[in-house]
Amino acid sequence: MLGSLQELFDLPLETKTRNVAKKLFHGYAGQHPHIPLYESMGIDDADVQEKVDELVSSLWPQGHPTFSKTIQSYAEKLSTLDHIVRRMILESLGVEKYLEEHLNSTYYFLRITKYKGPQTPETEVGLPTHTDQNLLTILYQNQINGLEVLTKNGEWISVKPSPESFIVIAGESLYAWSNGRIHSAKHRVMMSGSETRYSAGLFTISKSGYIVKVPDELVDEGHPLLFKPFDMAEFLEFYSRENGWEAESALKSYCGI
Ligand SMILES: O=C(O)CCC(=O)C(=O)O
Ligand SMILES: [Fe+2]
Repeated sequence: MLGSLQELFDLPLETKTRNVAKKLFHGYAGQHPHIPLYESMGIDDADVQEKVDELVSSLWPQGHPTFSKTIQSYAEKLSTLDHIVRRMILESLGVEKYLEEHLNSTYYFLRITKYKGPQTPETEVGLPTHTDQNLLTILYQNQINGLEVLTKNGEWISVKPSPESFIVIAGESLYAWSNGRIHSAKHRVMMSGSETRYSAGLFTISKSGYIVKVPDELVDEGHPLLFKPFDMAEFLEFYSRENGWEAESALKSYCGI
């Protein structure tokens, strides 16, 4: 997987920019003056072979079956992990009766990112502070660290994962669905030195048309309803259109009570 990521970013810029997507932030992103170290590519439905093949044939017109298969099987394997994590979350909240609906209402978006080293001993921003807007994100990376997560106590901690581990981050939509019980942590990427960091994030997103609604069991006197039901696809459009990353909570502005 890590070899495939490097191979993808080693393509010429004009080839990579063929990765255009209908949704903002889902295609090629890079060469941005504010985040010069950052470059990313995205694949919607990365666990579906035909969807991956479609993108791959636009990048390599002669095809690249090993690359295609690596990406698809990575996403498919991690979707199993996503299911396990969501089962654990729903069971811990006592709402496992919603598990099937939860699992069946989502799709997977894979974003792969390359961060150049700034070539300086001081750290520089690779990706600015943000929360993820979707339900759940599972991250994997090469041996170069850089991810930092803000704890509830306001302390930034550096994440140093082993090659065998994955990082699971809850998004704002899961915070909303759990009526505030699952914290959506702020995070960022800080880079130093000269080595290149590669990461792959599998984003679990609700399908367009599906209405995300807090289970009745999670609303009571001690936990008043925080968000109105919402369509995540429409919210994500709002987030892109209204520069949602500048708001303290775009989801609150969109459908907070
Ligand atoms: O590269 C990473 O480790 C984090 C990426 C990330 O936070 C994102 O794409 O939302
Ligand atoms: Fe993120």
